[in-house]
Amino acid sequence: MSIIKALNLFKTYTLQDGIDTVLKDINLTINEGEYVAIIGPTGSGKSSLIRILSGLEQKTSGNLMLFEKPIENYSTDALTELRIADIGFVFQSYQLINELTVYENIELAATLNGFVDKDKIYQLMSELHIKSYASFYPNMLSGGTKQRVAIARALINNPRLLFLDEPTGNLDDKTTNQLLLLLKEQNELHQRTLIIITHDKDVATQAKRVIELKNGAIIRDETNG
Ligand SMILES: Nc1ncnc2c1ncn2[C@@H]1O[C@H](COP(=O)(O)OP(=O)(O)OP(=O)(O)O)[C@@H](O)[C@H]1O
Repeated sequence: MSIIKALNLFKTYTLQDGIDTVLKDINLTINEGEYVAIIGPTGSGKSSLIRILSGLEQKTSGNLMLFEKPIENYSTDALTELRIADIGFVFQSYQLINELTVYENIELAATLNGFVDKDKIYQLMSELHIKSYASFYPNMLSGGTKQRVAIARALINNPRLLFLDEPTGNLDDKTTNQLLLLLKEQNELHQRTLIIITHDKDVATQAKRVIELKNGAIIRDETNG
């Protein structure tokens, strides 16, 4: 099944001094179970691409299918529901709620999906080795632990697709490697589709496919091997 299919996708911004084309003629299919790294220099359009592919932002032109349905066929509510139930997001800056404990941060994401399965939260915390931090607040945790909490939060609704924007940007090598192992497991054991933006060569090497952007265009799309 194709999770994402983009055909001749463009994104432009109208600025005071003209038009800025940030994505140019993007053609791309990502199938269920793929592990894709998106690389490219600063400003090449990586974040814009995942914002559009996840329906957070609108394309300017071209075709986009999300879970085999044209993006135009989703109402705003349906897109929000899709993002809660089927798409997870992880960011470099973790974006945890500091006033909530580790458990509560994950619970909140489950609540958005309509129900809280306490056992599942504990099982996920255990899988991600953060169970002992359940009652800790984010500011008591190391960067690597915070990122594992952010991943647990992104996974609690069992999304088929996980977007990660520079998830290892603030982590040291050892913690990065632990996180890579965890992502590999998510991809291989759970067949979860991963799309990860990264500047880190080791992270890109682990992905099974690498898409390189330059000035808003795909200049490379290769299977690692
Ligand atoms: N809301 C916006 N309005 C105008 N221009 C924007 C907007 N968002 C992004 N851009 C422009 O789009 C281009 C691509 O930005 P984007 O953040 O997608 O790049 P990136 O590859 O993710 O960069 P980085 O690695 O630094 O995060 C940049 O030139 C940026 O200035």
